[in-house]
Amino acid sequence: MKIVDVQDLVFSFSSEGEPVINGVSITIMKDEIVGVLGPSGSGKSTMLRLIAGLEMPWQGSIYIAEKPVVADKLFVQPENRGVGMVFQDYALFPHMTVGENILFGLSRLPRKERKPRVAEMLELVKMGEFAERYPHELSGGQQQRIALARALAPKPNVLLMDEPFSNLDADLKAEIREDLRVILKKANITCMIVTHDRADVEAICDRSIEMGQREKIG
Ligand SMILES: Nc1ncnc2c1ncn2[C@@H]1O[C@H](COP(=O)(O)OP(=O)(O)OP(=O)(O)O)[C@@H](O)[C@H]1O
Repeated sequence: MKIVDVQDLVFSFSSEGEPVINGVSITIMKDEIVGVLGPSGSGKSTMLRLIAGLEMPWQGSIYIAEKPVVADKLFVQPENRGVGMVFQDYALFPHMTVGENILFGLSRLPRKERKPRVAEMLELVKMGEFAERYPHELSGGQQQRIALARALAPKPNVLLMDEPFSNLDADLKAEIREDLRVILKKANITCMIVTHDRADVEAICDRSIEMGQREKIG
């Protein structure tokens, strides 16, 4: 099953010059972990934002789990796309505990299923003891795990991660790469990871695609 199907996408931040995304097509199958590589400014983050629905393309179509989210006059809002995101800075709510952060995205789940899901997600990222902590009481690596747990909790069709390692020091990074692959495979999640580091792709991903080329890339 195709989980992400992007066809002939064109997007620009302004009407002048070459578009940032110029006729890109990408297909990602269920449960694949795909690295998104490419030089700085090649449009990696922009591609993720288009798939998430944070930007509107000029042309082209996007299907998620075989449902159109961008096509002709259709534009499905981000919250209705079944897409989870982990940003560079993790974007945890500082005034909420770890448990409340994860609970936040679960409003569509029946009330009695929410707390068990939070516990299940904390277990998945091996942070079971940390539900009552606040984000500022956690290390960078721990914050990343909580951001991951929050993004996975609503069971998205696809998880989008933008430079998830940029805030971590080198030693921690090596350890976390391995853990991340284990967590993603355990969660059976389809995932796109933007990185500028090929070593991230080698350690975590099943394959990679390269931005900054006009031809079909994946
Ligand atoms: N909000 C914005 N307004 C105008 N131009 C933007 C905006 N965001 C990004 N751009 C431009 O679009 C291009 C692609 O940016 P993008 O962040 O997608 O690249 P990237 O491949 O993720 O780069 P990096 O590896 O440096 O993060 C760049 O030339 C950038 O300057």
